[in-house]
Amino acid sequence: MITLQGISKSFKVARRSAGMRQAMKALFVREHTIVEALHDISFTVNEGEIVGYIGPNGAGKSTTIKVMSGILVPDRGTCSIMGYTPWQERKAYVSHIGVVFGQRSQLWWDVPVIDSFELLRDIYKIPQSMYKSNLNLLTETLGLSSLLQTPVRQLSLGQRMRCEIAASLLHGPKILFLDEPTIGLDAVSKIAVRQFIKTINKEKGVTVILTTHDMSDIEALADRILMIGNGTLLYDGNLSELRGRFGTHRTITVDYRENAKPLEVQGASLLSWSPERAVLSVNTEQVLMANVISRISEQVELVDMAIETKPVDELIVELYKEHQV
Ligand SMILES: Nc1ncnc2c1ncn2[C@@H]1O[C@H](COP(=O)(O)OP(=O)(O)OP(=O)(O)O)[C@@H](O)[C@H]1O
Repeated sequence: MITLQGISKSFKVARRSAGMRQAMKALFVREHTIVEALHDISFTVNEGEIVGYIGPNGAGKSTTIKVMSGILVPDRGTCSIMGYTPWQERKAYVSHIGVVFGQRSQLWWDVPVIDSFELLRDIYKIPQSMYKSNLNLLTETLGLSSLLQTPVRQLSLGQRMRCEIAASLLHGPKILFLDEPTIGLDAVSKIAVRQFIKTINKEKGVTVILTTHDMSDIEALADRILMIGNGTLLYDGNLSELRGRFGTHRTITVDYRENAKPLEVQGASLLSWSPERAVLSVNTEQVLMANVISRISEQVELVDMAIETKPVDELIVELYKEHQV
């Protein structure tokens, strides 16, 4: 459905040193540097996938989304999405895609949300029956009924984001590009947005490309992760592969009836100890968890036990470290 082959994009950025003299000089001589935002990016995405596009700040995520949505023309490479080259056949192409930039609005600020929706209906030439049924579905699933008559500037961030997502889906696109859709949202709104993304993917078969810095978005949604750093694609795989590579450690917290002797468990290292609680680290590649637990229960009378895996954020940091980004 989506194929990028050797996409590169550079920006020419004006440079000026501080101070009045430099400001005067810049009036006559302009200095520039070239920022290579994307370098030889290639990947494919199949219909129905949810792909998390991650990377540190300035890595090139938004630039890729802009190329895929036809807003930016790359310097080199090809991009074919549903048979279209996004920047060449923009008018026909945009009826198949929805785009949400979490940091920017596509809604008109001073008018009620429903007026923006109707403008979008006219821009996209959405047939009235399709507009009505999509609007009803989106209003219901995103809880918009009390918001539609409110001017966008009076909405909270979470309310606006739900309206932005609805606006991007009114014309029934097959692909949705989401650039940080949960940025700044509270826990309840984040879960609502994630749930909705899952639903349209499952029920309507919408393919989703999602950029985010929130690794719980990735954990909740993405079947697959693409990681970019310094404009280069560095990883293409899924979360369980990543766990297999970096997530072999477990932390076990054990509560037990008072016991004067520190635990000694072969294959586990003791991170902290008190007469009633111990925290151990276990490398599951080297020792079986079942053996560790049975050795613990031989030594103490267990009251409670919690086993934690490495959080996804830490796995991603390991990946960034491995690639030095
Ligand atoms: N219009 C532009 N003009 C000049 N440089 C740009 C422009 N857009 C992006 N860049 C540069 O290209 C690089 C990639 O930027 P991009 O916005 O794609 O990163 P990102 O991965 O989305 O970052 P973030 O997570 O901070 O949003 C950065 O170095 C940025 O400064």
